[in-house]
Amino acid sequence: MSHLSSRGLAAAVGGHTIVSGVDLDVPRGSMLALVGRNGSGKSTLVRALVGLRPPAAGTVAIDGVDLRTLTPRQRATRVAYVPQEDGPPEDLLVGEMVAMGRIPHRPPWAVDAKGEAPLVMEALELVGMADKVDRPCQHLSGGERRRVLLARGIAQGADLLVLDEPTNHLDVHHQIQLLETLRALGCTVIAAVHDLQLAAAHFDAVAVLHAGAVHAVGQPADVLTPATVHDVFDVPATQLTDPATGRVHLVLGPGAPVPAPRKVPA
Ligand SMILES: Nc1ncnc2c1ncn2[C@@H]1O[C@H](COP(=O)(O)OP(=O)(O)OP(=O)(O)O)[C@@H](O)[C@H]1O
Repeated sequence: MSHLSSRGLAAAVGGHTIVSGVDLDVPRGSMLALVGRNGSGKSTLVRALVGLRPPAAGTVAIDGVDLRTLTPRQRATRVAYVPQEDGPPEDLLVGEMVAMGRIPHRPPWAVDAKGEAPLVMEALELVGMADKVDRPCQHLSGGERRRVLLARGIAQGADLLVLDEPTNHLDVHHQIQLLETLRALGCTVIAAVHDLQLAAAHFDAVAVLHAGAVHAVGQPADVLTPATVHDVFDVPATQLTDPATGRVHLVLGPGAPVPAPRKVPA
């Protein structure tokens, strides 16, 4: 059975259907990238997949259980959603922000619970932010804030993480480190990403959103073909496979040969 599956899922905003007919099967422990052009509906779909937006049609199930049958607290122990941005209360410290991930596990009305501190520190260590546990969130850079949001998602303890553009604002070192951390966690991961090269090299499967539907879904090598990249993104692409790792790499852009330097007349 898939960890997360959707059937005929449609998500609408303000009465407008943004994506429809979405059938996904995400195996436990695998990583799925959602890619597509700006406005293709990645964030809208992500919110529908975690139950923040009721489906306009169709269903989403986690371990075969329809999301609509779960209470918000039950949902939050099964799936952690990491948004693109989250305006935290101005005076929240990093550690307090991450501890918010533990709210679904606290007794009702509890402000905090015993035993949370080690989990918070563990999550911060995983994203390389443990040394900033006592820093106010408003003093963080954009990339540091992203990593703290991820730590909050990890601290939530769900084995399904759904992330909206987790690599935004991160330098290349932290982009790769974050994706390797997600892989090492062993969780099921669904992430909206813009970077096709990261999607190709680090994910088990890719779903391409285009024109209000899933245009293609499957293994990166089968989906991120030059034809699909051209049709959807209007960009030339070449697909290469690293013989050592088997990972797919994309070379994007015209790939025109570098012109020879002009000879300057003497
Ligand atoms: N609250 C809203 N009211 C009306 N339209 C909305 C609303 N939120 C999103 N949309 C529209 O829905 C479409 C999909 O937006 P969404 O944010 O899901 O796309 P996306 O693929 O995540 O985009 P991006 O890559 O730019 O982040 C866009 O055309 C957007 O303008």
